[in-house]
Amino acid sequence: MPFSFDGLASTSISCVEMHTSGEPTRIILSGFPELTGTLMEQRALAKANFDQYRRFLMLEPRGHRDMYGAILRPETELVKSGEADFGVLFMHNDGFSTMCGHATIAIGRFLVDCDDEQIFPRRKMLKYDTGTETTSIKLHVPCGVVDVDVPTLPIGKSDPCRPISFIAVPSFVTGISVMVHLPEENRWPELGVRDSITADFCYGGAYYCVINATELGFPQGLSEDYIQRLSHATALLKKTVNETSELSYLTRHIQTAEQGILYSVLIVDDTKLDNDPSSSEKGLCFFANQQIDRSPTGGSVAARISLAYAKGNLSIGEQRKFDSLFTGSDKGLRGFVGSAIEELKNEGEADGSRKSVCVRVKVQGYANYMGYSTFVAEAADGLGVNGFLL
Ligand SMILES: O=C(O)[C@H]1NCC[C@@H]1O
Repeated sequence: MPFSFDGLASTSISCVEMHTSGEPTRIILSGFPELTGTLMEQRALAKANFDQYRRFLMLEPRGHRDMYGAILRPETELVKSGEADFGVLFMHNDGFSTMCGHATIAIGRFLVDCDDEQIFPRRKMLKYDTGTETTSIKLHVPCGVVDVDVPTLPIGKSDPCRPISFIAVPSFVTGISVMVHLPEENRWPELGVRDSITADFCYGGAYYCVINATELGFPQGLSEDYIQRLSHATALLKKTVNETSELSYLTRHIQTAEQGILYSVLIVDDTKLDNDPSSSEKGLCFFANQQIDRSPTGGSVAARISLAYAKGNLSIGEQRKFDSLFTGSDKGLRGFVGSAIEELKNEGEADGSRKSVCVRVKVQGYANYMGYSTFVAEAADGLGVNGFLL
């Protein structure tokens, strides 16, 4: 260190920086204020009392509009009961999310490599399977428990050359070919004279609207050249769904009836779809406050696999490849692979009205370390512990 922050900094937060298919995860190691209670109580506390720390770590000048972060939670009610090994909270440019696949993949690797008992007290209790040469972690995340399998070398460290996999929480469809009427103030120019669109809705730990680029008004498909226009259209679509009470069933949990919100609009590039099941489905995910996922979005892979299964386009065990606009062999960034591993019995709500196919989905992907960082806030910095968005 060329100099010390001692005496200058009022706050100091240390992180490990990783990326999963190009999507960052800033994993907070130390310095985040104390959070207590159940995982959801810890999340509520972080939201209510420490949101400036999220802005400090996610937004400018230390982050940016598309930064993503994870707060490690070694103690949760499910860790105490033995149902999970570790907990985590996810954060983005607009708050704290329920699920994040790309961060789960990164955190899986990190937890296997972590030899600091203060950060991960139960690390030595993780099970290593000598047959598959993987370490399993039950990760308690806001939407439930996710089973993560991390390829592990005989020396006990993660193997970066093999994919990490996780099994998502039960994933299901809430609507197929739903017509969404768009009030005049929520229409975008590329719609032309249309006043509605048709899209699918599904859940993979968070709620996704899946729409074809052509249907959104972009028959030329996905491109970085007009990302602002894609963002504008998806923001208005998401706003409409979240504000239309008759559509609230699309974001209600089919097993618990808990009301959620639409987290993301995922555009599928239907201009690149072919009938070859070995080629990948290219998509682009806008989530939170129009944040753009560089990865193929792990949660959406779980949701989209449930959609493909419900439509009869995929059988149990069959694999599908997913890329984002930014991944692919030509870009040096690998996409994700998804498969439905099991169909779950689901009777729907008490009156049987929301019976839906429900599956467990396995998602595979790769994550890499990028470095370590320590962020400080100088006592004399007018911004204090905070951040801003341009
Ligand atoms: O992979 C995922 O599921 C996440 N990536 C950013 C948006 C989603 O939360």
